[in-house]
Amino acid sequence: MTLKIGVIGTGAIGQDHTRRINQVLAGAKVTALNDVNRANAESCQRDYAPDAQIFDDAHALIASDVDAVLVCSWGQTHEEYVLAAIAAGKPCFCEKPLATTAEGARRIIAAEQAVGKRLVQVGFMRRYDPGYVALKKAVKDVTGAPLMIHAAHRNPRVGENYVTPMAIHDTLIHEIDVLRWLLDDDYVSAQVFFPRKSPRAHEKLRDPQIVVLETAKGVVIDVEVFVNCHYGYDIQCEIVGEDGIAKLPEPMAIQTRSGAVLGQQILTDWKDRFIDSYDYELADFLKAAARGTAAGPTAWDGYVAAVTADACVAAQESEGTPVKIDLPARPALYD
Ligand SMILES: NC(=O)c1ccc[n+]([C@@H]2O[C@H](COP(=O)([O-])OP(=O)(O)OC[C@H]3O[C@@H](n4cnc5c(N)ncnc54)[C@H](O)[C@@H]3O)[C@@H](O)[C@H]2O)c1
Ligand SMILES: O[C@H]1[C@H](O)[C@@H](O)[C@H](O)[C@@H](O)[C@H]1O
Repeated sequence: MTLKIGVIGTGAIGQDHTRRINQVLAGAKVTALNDVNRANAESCQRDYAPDAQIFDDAHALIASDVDAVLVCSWGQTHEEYVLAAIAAGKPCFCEKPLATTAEGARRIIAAEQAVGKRLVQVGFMRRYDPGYVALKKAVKDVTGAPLMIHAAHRNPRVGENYVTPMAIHDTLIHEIDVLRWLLDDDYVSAQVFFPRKSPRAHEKLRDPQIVVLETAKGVVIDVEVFVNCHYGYDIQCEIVGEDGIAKLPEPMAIQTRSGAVLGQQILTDWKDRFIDSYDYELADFLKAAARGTAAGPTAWDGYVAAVTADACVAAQESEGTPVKIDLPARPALYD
């Protein structure tokens, strides 16, 4: 059976996921598209899903004959659509963030628990990246118990609509999830420090920033978030353990020797950096959706990320003072 998929939000990632489902992966087809900007849905239809129907209303798309839904619209709209997909009993892949507030994410886990089975997968694709998977294995086999993590999340540039809290909700959110998964640990506090501002950052953005997270097991993590670094898209992660160190590999690139310079190209676009992981996460989603459920990162993971992100945003405002992170017990559905 070919699974019928509806995609809400057909901008950069919505189009890329549509291409992935229709041209790369097996077992599913995008049959329905929605975007508040109809022109985006039309271009997605033209380029990747010529047989798909365009819906002007996302709720009508969810209620249609689609078997599963992908939510790829802007972050603040995710909660509404994920709740509607759960109410319709349809498996739902939601791009990060699950919700832009912890309260919103809590409503989603409450709705999913009321149904009594998993229906939501959150788009934390780094868990599927072969580099991070190898790093997790190294924590078990090589580094010994982790003591510290040094990480960096650098984007070449961002648009005018990207404001200071987005460095957390939109960007750091990947580290919030993947580092907790790597360590099998949860966060207990967050602090944010602002170095001198880059002249490339616009008026409403303080950039770069350094976020310091402490975990329940006492690991201290520093993440540099620098979204106007100019030179490339650069993701770094180094785990320092009791017995050794493990570092995320660089993406494959040829080395050049020319003009007395040893060179290696750096990627510039996030779409290329985790290209395999996007394929793997969606393949996982489609496999589970065919059974009427969801796999991979859970709504609980999305909730924990949202609670942590809220604390980080509060820490941005409290200028270096640590902000505590308190989590309720994990519901049985997510064990
Ligand atoms: N996992 C990742 O690495 C990754 C990468 C990029 C984006 N994302 C996430 O995906 C989401 C979309 O990001 P993007 O880069 O594709 O943004 P984008 O601006 O390119 O596309 C978003 C699309 O959603 C549409 N939209 C906005 N509100 C809507 C609504 N209420 N109903 C229907 N459509 C609506 C917009 O018109 C736009 O076409 C964001 O949450 C972002 O954080 C995740
Ligand atoms: O939505 C994007 C995407 O999630 C990228 O992976 C991240 O590096 C960017 O900072 C963010 O804006």
